[in-house]
Amino acid sequence: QKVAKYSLQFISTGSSAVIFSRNFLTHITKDMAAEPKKIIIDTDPGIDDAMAIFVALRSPEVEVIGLTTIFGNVYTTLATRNALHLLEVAGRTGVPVAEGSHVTITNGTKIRVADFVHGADGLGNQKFPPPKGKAIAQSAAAFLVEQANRYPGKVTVVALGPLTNIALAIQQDPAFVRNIGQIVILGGAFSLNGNVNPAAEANIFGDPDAADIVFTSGADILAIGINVTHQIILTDADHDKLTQSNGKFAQYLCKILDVYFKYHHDAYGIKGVYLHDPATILAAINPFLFTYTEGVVRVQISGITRGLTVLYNKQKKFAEVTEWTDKPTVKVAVTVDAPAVVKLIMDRLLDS
Ligand SMILES: O=c1[nH]cnc2c1ncn2[C@@H]1O[C@H](CO)[C@@H](O)[C@H]1O
Repeated sequence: QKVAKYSLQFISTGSSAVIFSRNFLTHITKDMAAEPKKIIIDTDPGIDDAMAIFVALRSPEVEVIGLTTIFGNVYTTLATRNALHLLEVAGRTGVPVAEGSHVTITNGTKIRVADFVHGADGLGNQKFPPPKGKAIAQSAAAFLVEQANRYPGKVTVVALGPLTNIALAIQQDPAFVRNIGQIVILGGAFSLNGNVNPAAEANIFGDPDAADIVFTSGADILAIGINVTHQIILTDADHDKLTQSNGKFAQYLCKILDVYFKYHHDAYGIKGVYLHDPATILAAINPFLFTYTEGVVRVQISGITRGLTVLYNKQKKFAEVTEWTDKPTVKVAVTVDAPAVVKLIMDRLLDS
C-alpha cells in the first residue's frame, strides 16, 4: 500500500528533479522485508531480458508471479518460447507465462524486430531446444487484469518491451489503472537521441499508440529511459567475471552475450553492453537507485518523429491549451547510481 502511494513523498529540490524522503525509504525497506513485492514482467526476450528475468528470480525483495510476452526484440510467438525456456533454465517452471499480442494496439501487423541486436532466435543464436512447458490459456492482458484485481495495489508490472499488452489491459478494464500498484517502464529517450532513429527509443517505437495510452492513463508510472540506461554498462571485465563464475545464470549468459557485445561494438563503438532491462528490474525493486522528475509524457504517433517521447515538466504555464494540459503526470528517471546498479546486477547473477 505504502509503496503504491509513495509519490506523495516526493520532495522538490527546487529544480525539475525530485528525490524521495529518507524517512520513506525506511518504510519501504520495512515493507519489503515483510512481504516481497509481486511483479509481473512483460517481456520480449531478448538477451538483456534474459538477464532481467534472472536478476528478478534471484531477488528476495520481489516475487515473480508471471511473465507476459510481447513482440519487440523478437516476434511474440518466439518471445513466449524464450520466456518458457528461460524459466526452465532457471528451474522455475511454476511461474506462469501468458502470451501477449501479436499486433499493435491499432492492429498493425508490420512488426519491427531487433534480430540484429539479439540474434535471430533472440538469445544469441544458440539453437536451444524447444521448451517443454506451454503458455497458460489466458492472454497477457487478461492475466494482467486478473492479477491486478486479485491483489489491488500490490502488483507491479515491469514492462520491458512495447506497451501493447498494458494498453490492452487498460482498455479491457477501466479499473486496471487503479488496481495495478505501479507500472515500471523501460522506454523512452528523454531529451536525447533514440536508439531506433534520432527520435525514437525501440520499445516506444514498437507501438507508439499503446505507449501514449499508457503514459496518459493515470496509473502510477515510473519511466526508465535510455537517457539513464545508457549509463549502466556491463564491461568486458564484468563479462570476464561472469565467465569465471560457476553460477548457473552466469554460465548461461556467457553463451548468449557475444551477439549483444558485437552489436554494441559495431553500433556504439563501446566494449561493453547496456543493461536496459536488468536496470529496470532494479528500479522496481529499489526506486531510490534513480532520481526522477515528474511531468506529463506524450508520445508522437506519426511522421518522422513517430515514437518520440516528450515530457512537459510543468515549469511554464502555456497561454493556450496544449495536448499535455490536464493529463496525469508520471515519474521519469533523470539520474542513476550506475555503479550501484551494475554491482547489484553482477552480485545477483554471480550468486546463482
Ligand atoms: O538499435 C536497436 N534497435 C532495436 N532495439 C534495440 C536497439 N538497441 C537496443 N535495443 C533493445 O531495445 C531496448 C532498449 O531500447 C532493450 O530491450 C534493447 O535490447
